[in-house]
Amino acid sequence: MSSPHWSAPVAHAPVDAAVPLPGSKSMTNRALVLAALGTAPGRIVRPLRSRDTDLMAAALRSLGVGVDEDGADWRVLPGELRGPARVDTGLAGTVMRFLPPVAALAAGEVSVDGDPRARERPMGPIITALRTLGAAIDDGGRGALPFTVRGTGSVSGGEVVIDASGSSQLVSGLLLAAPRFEKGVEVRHEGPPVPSGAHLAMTVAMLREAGAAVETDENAWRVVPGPLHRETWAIEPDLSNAAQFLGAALVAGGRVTVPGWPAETTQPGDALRGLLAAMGAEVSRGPDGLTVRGTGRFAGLDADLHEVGELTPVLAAVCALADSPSRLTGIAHLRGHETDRLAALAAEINALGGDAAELPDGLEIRPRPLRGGVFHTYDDHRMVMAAAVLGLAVPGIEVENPGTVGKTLPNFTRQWASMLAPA
Ligand SMILES: O=C(O)C1=C[C@@H](OP(=O)(O)O)[C@@H](O)[C@H](O)C1
Ligand SMILES: C=C(OP(=O)(O)O)C(=O)O
Repeated sequence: MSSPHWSAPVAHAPVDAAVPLPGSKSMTNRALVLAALGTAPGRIVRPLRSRDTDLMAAALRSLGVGVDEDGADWRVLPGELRGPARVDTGLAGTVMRFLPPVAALAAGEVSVDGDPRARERPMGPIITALRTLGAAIDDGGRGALPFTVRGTGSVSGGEVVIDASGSSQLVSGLLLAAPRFEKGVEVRHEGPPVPSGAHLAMTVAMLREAGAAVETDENAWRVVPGPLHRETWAIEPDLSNAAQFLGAALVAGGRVTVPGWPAETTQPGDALRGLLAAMGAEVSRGPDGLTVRGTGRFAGLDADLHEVGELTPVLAAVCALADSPSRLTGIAHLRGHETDRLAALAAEINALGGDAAELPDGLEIRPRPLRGGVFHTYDDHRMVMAAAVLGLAVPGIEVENPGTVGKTLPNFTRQWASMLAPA
């Protein structure tokens, strides 16, 4: 998927815009799985439509689930899960980790593969865990994609120990399908800390909203077998995708409002309120949504982003333009994301004349005057977003393969342009 370079626009004046955001990727793909495993049809209201969510819908359809468009909504009609089927995960972590446990419940063979980089992302622990829980998976001993799930129509479930330090999705995937396992599941994590606590909280909250009984303890989760059903899933705006727009208010000065910011949420993007305030933004909430105001001058950030790692690429770009150095830590697992994000961010910031150093578990960024040049994006949607933030202040940034942003935000470049020149 490549497209011509995109010239990231410079902000010639302070921004003053409201930016409505499409739905959360993480919530949409959880709602799809939970609705597919339900006892009756369900509706997903304002789902995100993007590569990652369309891939999840296609995967479920291939297993016999109806996912029908109804205006801007999706109607999900659970069906008897069956193979044979071929599932394309693309580069979606949520599809590669959430779908195989569902495939294990199908009767028949389900082959699962994705983009070349998907074959390098951590999968071994969930393959092993699924085998412990009674599923048959043929992965040729690779512990990675591609593999074939040889489903029998049921999974026994039970107790399993997993090292999920590489990705919280390894746990979320097991939990989301577990109400349909005969014995449910008791998952215990052993190893370095699991990242992305917010996403695990989202998994537990949405399971409960679908009627599942879930107990949690530190590093342990128990899901009781039982029916799942929720008539309507209302998807919140994707707060992680708010990062670049709110960050623009700091970089360019001015203000950006994201309408519909939830009063309470399990989304990690909610942490942007505190993180941007720590850099000097004025953050306020009102009937119009969440507003961030900035002056164009702001401090660097010293933060452990372990719980909210997916915010890193955009925050790193903001940090590269700050008045003081930044240190972002707790994010070693980002080396297993769409690309090795620590290496990619350091390489691209430095190629523009910046000073970013990789730490084993993070980045140190010392502000330096930057110059234009080609910004490589490594098939990573958030690298496109990071480049756009840099481009606000640095003329001549040419973003390679901007279409890759369609993983979660297909309209990004248009929204970016209208934020800079509101009608
Ligand atoms: O469960 C989810 O929806 C996600 C969990 C996180 O994964 P990791 O724990 O692998 O970082 C996050 O980075 C990803 O974008 C979405
Ligand atoms: C890490 C991310 O995605 P994925 O769901 O593919 O893991 C992300 O969106 O930043």
